Amino acid sequence: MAAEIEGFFKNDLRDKIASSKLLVVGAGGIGCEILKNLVMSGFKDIEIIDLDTIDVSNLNRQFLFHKEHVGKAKAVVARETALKFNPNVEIKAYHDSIFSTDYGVSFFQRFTMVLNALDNRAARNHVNRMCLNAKIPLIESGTAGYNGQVELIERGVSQCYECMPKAAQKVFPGCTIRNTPSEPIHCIVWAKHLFNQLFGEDNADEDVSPDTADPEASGDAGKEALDSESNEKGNVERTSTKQWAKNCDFMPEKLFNKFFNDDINYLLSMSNLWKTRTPPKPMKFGEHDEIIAEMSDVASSAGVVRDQKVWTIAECQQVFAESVNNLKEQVLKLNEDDNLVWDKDDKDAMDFVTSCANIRSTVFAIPRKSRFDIKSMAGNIIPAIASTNAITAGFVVLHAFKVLEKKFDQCQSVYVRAQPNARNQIFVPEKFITPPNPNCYVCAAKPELILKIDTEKITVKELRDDILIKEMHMVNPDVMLDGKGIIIISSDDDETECNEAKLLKEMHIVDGCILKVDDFFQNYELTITIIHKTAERDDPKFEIVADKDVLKTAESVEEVKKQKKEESTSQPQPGPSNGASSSSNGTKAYESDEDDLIIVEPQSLVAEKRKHSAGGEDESPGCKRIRIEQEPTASSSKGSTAMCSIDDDEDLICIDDD
Ligand SMILES: Nc1ncnc2c1ncn2[C@@H]1O[C@H](COP(=O)(O)OP(=O)(O)OP(=O)(O)O)[C@@H](O)[C@H]1O
Ligand SMILES: [Zn+2]
Repeated sequence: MAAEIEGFFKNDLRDKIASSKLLVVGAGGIGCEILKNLVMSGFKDIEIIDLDTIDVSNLNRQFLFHKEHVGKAKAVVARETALKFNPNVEIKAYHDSIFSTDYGVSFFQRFTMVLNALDNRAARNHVNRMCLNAKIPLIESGTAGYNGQVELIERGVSQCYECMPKAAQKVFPGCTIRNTPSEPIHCIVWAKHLFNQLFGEDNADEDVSPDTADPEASGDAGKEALDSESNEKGNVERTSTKQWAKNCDFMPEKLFNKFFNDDINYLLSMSNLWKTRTPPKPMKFGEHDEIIAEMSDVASSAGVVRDQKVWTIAECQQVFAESVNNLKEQVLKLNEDDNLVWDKDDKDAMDFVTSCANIRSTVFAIPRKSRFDIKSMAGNIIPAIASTNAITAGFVVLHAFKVLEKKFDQCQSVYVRAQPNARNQIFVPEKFITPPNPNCYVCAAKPELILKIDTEKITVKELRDDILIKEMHMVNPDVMLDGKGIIIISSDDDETECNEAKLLKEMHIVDGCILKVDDFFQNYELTITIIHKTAERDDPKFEIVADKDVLKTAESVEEVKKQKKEESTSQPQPGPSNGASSSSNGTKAYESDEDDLIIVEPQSLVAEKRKHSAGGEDESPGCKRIRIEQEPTASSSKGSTAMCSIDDDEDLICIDDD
């Protein structure tokens, strides 16, 4: 072991390594490499946690796992294999989620430091908050293809994981997905939702049927179509798609005709929608001009050609029928209450989504895509590269040494790049540690933010589930209306269950109100000022503004725009400025909890670039995004490259981790 080689480490560091206690969160691509590095460096007391089991697709890069380990707990196997490198280490493995209430602040306080090797924003936010509370250093890391990043998070010394708003994940309004798709991704999201409606867990937010509440269709929704014969067959039981499908024994033809003919006819009857759009063309099962015989191999064969060619409509129909039959078989094997879980690596699930997305695309005159492209868009995929993980894990452990020596000034973030930069660097360090953002709604002394929200449309349940939990990554929040002492949401479910269905307005949460939010588990208190804003169709129903100054800027910009509009009435009003905020109003294109580490370019380089760019845009400190491809391929960046809003600021890069 390195620590045992005389002179390898200074004695002081060697002792600190031997006496420290580390927690590694995540035993995937980076986590396995970190664990191996730690045991080889001389660390003696390590705990590792991972909620997952080993999948065959992990084996090409997670070298602590072998074929015989498939199906076993990652943390447990990682421990066993790491002990073979160095048996003189205490390693404790937990096969569990870090969100479990077993791992509260006192659990974290037992460690000298925590090393994150996660793959999703929710868990990263959570560990960030726990380490801030426990007052222990956290080393955060992530990779995306050839890019990687390592940063230190130390209360009062550096930015925390939430100091800078992450690029908003691209959100698609429910109306677009259900009524008026215009891009392949809209149809892919719809097809994933359809999978869940038919075979997975029922989720009211993922309804695939025409949205009659669409304000743009106002009033004319489908009366005519509802009366028609086809709708009597197709559109009944709109709320229980799964039951309806079970009743017709998942017959592919019936399912097909409901979703691609009857529902489309229903949509056509919402005539307001088609005044400025190309109306969709309903399609019935078996209706196509193509010769089935020529493509029989597509349904049955596997391999590159099948994945990379764009299937004809006849092929899509054939694959649809086959995948429905196979998924039905899978569902029938489950207990009554169990469901299938959509998985990009499940052949039938992926075939189903590819065929459905392409059929819907054709109905709406949108170009079809290959299975390969759809998989990368639906599965949010970027190839994970073993060497990037290894290099990044190496930097994590080098940072850990510096933290042990309390050399925080040497713990600048490090970026692993795909290409050498202008200074011929592949590993690019920041010049300085970026200090905490005094307005951060997590690590500031008194965290607060502004929530612009449609108080007449959002319910208390949506406030809790979609905003506080999903968007702001709390675990079990209590909410009180300040000044009035009214408890709106209690973490003790029963107490406030009766409030859940009420609109915020009905609970007296209106413009100017202040909410006191407290997440006991995360030991996190937040003050939220409510600003009411009426959300029109496709508008976000809420917007989180973490920095009041940004809000002021955004509002003054809008004010100026408004005045300009009044001055010249011919100009259409642009949408609201996004500023340092994130927003959501419906269906996320990609799973919100996955793959969204933002990797920023070193500030120094950005400053340099800005100097060189003639007449640059307004400067906003912190997070920078690059212009990104709208539809990532597997070889470009993972999903959230497509999630990032695309703007003209060339200094911004935003990529995911693996
Ligand atoms: N809440 C959590 N608690 C504990 N471990 C988590 C949590 N969320 C994610 N993880 C783990 O973090 C690890 C991240 O590793 P990695 O990015 O290599 O993902 P993977 O699932 O192994 O690979 P891929 O996503 O590329 O198939 C995973 O093993 C995952 O199970
Ligand atoms: Zn912060």
